[in-house]
Amino acid sequence: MNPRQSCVLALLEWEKGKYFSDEILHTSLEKNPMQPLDRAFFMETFFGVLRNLSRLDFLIGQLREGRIDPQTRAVLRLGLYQIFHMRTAPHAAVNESVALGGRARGLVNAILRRALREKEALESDLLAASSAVRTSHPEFLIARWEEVFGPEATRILCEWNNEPADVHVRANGLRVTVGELLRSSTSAMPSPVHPLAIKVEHIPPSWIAMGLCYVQDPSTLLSCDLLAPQPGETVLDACAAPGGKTTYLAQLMHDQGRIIACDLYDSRVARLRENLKRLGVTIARAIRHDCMQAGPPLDPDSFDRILVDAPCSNTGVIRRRVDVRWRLTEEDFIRMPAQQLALLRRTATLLKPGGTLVYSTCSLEPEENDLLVEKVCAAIPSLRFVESRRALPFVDRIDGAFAAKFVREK
Ligand SMILES: C[S@@+](CC[C@H](N)C(=O)[O-])C[C@H]1O[C@@H](n2cnc3c(N)ncnc32)[C@H](O)[C@@H]1O
Repeated sequence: MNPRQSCVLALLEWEKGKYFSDEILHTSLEKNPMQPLDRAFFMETFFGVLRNLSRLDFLIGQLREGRIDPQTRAVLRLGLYQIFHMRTAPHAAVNESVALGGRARGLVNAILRRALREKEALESDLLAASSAVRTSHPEFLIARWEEVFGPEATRILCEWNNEPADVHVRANGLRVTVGELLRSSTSAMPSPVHPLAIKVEHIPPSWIAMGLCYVQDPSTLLSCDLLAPQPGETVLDACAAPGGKTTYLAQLMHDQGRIIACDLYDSRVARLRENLKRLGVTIARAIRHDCMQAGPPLDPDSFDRILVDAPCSNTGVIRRRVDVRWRLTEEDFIRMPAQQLALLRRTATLLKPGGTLVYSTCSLEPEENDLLVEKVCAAIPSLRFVESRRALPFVDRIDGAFAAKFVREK
């Protein structure tokens, strides 16, 4: 199967609404392994189409009135993405799309040829379209961000979400120093944001194979720094998989003490265990456990520090999770805070008196961040709020993140 066929199949699978794009990509590449260049083309087109979905559908709307079946729409989205967003030779973008068009070959051919002829006019139409179309974001997200952050920050945020994400790694201090990693790759640059973060063009395969680094945005380190676990302590990482934060907590503890790292899903706990092993963490025990549930294996009043890196809307990481924007609804900003509060209510009982709990998200939404802190203060009197920290893409030029620190009253 060529990468364009894989892309159309992946887009059709995504349209069913059951899986997120990264899961679909993973499954597709497992079933149909590709050479590096084909793989890069598949990833660029699949994620690129999803990132630009409303721009591409606007163009389809300008070029064709009436219903289009899902298969033809997927082929057109892919063809138009190549014409408007890539440097693919125009004849290749058209011919390869026509080859995928099945019974709608004629229609695909006519629409894409017209798109080539009228490209300049269509680009002007796009410039005059609504910001939801221009920036390819749902209207309701733009409206809520404009209310919270203002129009200019929202404009920068939407642009940021559509840029390919930088690659950052954290040097695994249990195996290597930042300086050693920087000296071992010509493309590696220290990050101005965090002393352990390194920006790379390409990650040397040995860094991964030898467990010298963990691929993560510097924003993900903020909550662990705020928790500041000490060597010898007992720490709970309540929502731990795939382990970016667990492995950093172990690093901060010099791999001395004890970490219990929980996650809800077996498959994710398996990935967590792989990462612990790869990075040489010996103090963490990964278990499948629902941290909403009371009772064993987690004892009350037993942890010095707890990290609750809660499931959230992910609006701070849309640059990386390109399709999240199309899956969110207003209802999520009611459902998720309720779940986050329930997790905190439960995990607060596991903290030793005087112990520290950090709640974190990669969301930008007040309901999941500052407003949730207010709810915690009102609903969980044993927790005293100490401070919060955040990263905002349009200010800090890294992913969005929020972390709030609480101490359990003695
Ligand atoms: C934001 S992700 C965690 C990312 C992780 N901390 C890291 O840095 O790699 C949230 C995780 O919480 C898990 N989760 C959701 N509900 C849970 C629950 N009730 N108990 C334990 N884990 C849960 C999800 O499966 C998901 O892996």
